[in-house]
Amino acid sequence: MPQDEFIEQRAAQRGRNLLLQELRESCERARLGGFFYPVAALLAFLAAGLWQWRWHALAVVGGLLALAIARCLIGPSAAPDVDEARRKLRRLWAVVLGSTALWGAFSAWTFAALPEPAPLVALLFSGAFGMALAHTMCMRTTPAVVAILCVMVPSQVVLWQGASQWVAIMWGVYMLYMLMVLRRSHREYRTRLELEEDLRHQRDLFERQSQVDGLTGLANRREFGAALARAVDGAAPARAVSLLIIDVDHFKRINDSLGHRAGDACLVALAQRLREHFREPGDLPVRLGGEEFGVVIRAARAQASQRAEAFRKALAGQPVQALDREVAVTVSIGCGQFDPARHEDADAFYGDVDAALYRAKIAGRNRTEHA
Ligand SMILES: Nc1nc2c(ncn2[C@@H]2O[C@H](COP(=O)(O)OP(=O)(O)OP(=O)(O)O)[C@@H](O)[C@H]2O)c(=O)[nH]1
Repeated sequence: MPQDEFIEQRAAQRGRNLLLQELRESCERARLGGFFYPVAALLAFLAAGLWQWRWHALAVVGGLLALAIARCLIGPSAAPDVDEARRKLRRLWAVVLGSTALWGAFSAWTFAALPEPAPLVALLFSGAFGMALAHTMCMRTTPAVVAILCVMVPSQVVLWQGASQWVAIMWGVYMLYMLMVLRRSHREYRTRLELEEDLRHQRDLFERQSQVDGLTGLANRREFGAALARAVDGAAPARAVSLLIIDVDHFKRINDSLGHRAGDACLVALAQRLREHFREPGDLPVRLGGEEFGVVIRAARAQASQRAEAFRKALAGQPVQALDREVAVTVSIGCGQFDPARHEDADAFYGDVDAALYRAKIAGRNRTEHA
């Protein structure tokens, strides 16, 4: 795949990658926080006298525990698509909002029903949960704001209606502060998320640049060297390894007569022809450098030679499109099969096939010679 196409494709994946990363982090953070809710409710009931309130405790703590477990059950799958990721995010936020709504109702109820210090315990936990939401669940602002309001507003109403209006005012200011913290945390979160995605993009680009030829999009010589070494390492008689080295004939003339840009276009068109012709499983067409290409083929020499000749003839019979004109191009090909008895390693094999290519040039070009 040519470089521009790769960059375009990678850019198109950006939104998906950001969403998947957000899903991963949301699941992780929601999972961590979920279990504090039943623990806090249990503490409030303990403060009120657990035995006396055991049935209420069972209902509230049990409900919060079930929601905490539900958070754990929503996890990012290995490679979800965008729609699945959105669905999971929606489900996760619904469960988080369920926990916060249940907690908010419970903390307000403690003022009406439970003796001191249970309401105080619940109130203090409400503040802690609100602040925790502002800091950790800042991936999305709208549901996070609703979650904070769910936790904070019921206590606020109860405080306002009770004797502690000053505490209610303080509570309101505290809530405002949380919303401001949420806004800042959200901005920082998005910046980090995008920065990490940019870094991943750069890493992929560098990795690709180290493996792929920038002009033609074929694998480069470095990748070819590694692939050939791997192939001959495990070469068994049943899985023969053959190599073609393909060199454009008189390419300098094309450059000199049509210009370097047309020469480049010729190489790109030739790479495309190679890609189209050598597409069987195990085929690896590469650009070795300049006007020299190679193809690793997982087949014996007779078959590789046949395919090399088919390619050579097809190319000679149909000019390539270079910018606004058609250019007649021929190639000389060296062809050989790896033979562990003759070739010590991949380099020796390559040298043998290269010598065959040299003979093809000497013999008049536009032909295939065998190692
Ligand atoms: N346009 C273009 N030209 C290149 C590129 N890389 C190498 N070349 C040119 O390829 C030509 C290779 O010339 P030579 O090595 O003499 O080979 P040739 O003219 O193909 O002749 P034979 O191989 O002997 O048939 C030189 O003119 C190089 O400048 C490239 O990326 N783009």
